[in-house]
Amino acid sequence: MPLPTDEKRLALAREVIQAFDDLHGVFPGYRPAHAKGILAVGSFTSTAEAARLSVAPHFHAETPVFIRFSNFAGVPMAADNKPDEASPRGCAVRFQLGEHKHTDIVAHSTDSFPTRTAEEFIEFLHAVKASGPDAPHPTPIEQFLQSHPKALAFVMTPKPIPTSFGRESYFSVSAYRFIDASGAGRYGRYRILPEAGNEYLSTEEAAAKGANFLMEGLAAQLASGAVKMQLWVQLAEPGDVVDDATTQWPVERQQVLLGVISLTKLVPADDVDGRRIIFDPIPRVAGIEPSADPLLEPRADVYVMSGRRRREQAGI
Ligand code: HEM
Repeated sequence: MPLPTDEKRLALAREVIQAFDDLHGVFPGYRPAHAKGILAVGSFTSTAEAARLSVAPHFHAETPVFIRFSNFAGVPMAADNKPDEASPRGCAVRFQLGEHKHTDIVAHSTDSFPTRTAEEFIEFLHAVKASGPDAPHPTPIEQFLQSHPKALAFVMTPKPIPTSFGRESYFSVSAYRFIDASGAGRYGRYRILPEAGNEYLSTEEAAAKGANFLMEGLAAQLASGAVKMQLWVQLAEPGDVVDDATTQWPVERQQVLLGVISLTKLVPADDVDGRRIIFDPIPRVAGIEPSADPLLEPRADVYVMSGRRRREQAGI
């Protein structure tokens, strides 16, 4: 994916990366967000319902996948059991459609986002940065949350630490339009759910864990068998807002199982492939289109710009 040439888009992407750099510090060769992660490989087997929903190639044939699970912070040593560094956890999936041909899903473990746009997200990051322990009340983040109820709801949503990356649920948050063989489209949001079910730790149990327990746990689980994640889509009804990651749809909306991701092994733990890979929140595949959600284009730009910087810094 090339970088855009539009100067405004480039400037926005630079501003986002700068805001993360200011918040977490710069760790050359690592992501400015979701810096600590673990990459695994496996395969995706789709259902008949997926094939009916979209002509996308991975909904019609078994497809190799990469998954990168990550902690939220742009800190490579972020502790897996420390909520402000670890949550929300990331889950980025690459469906390998052929040589140099792929489509991705980038999801995280909270079914919402604090802001509707990237510009507003930058304001959010600046407010967090300016609200250190010595900041007088109301701190900039307290003020931001007071005037942005959706951001407040996101911050207040419980984000318990799971017993394993494979016992957590992940959400694409943004919607996509799935195109079937007749050319008809239907909006939906991905959910990646653990086949073994969700399982979370109490605050005390999480505090007693080691700083790498999620990363080490996945390695141990894969050594003794596959870890399975189900890929679902929650489908919108006419009238549902499809371009706003801060607005959820009613819980009773139909959910369709698209298939099962079966993870079989870790990519060697030297982390080079995990750091090299650049995920794309825009599908760029026949049969799945991005919605008009204003987060999608800036995120795609940011991930490419940041990914190139990371590769250059690390010489990978
Ligand atoms: C304006 C909104 C957002 C901004 C500015 C943003 C920013 C970033 C940045 C700078 C990175 C590091 C990129 C890299 O170097 O690879 C990143 C990674 C990531 N983001 Fe976002 N993000 C946004 C929204 C979201 C949303 C809505 C989700 C989930 C639904 C999400 C999930 C992730 C994940 C999982 C990664 C790690 C991907 C990987 O493993 O390579 N982000 N984000």
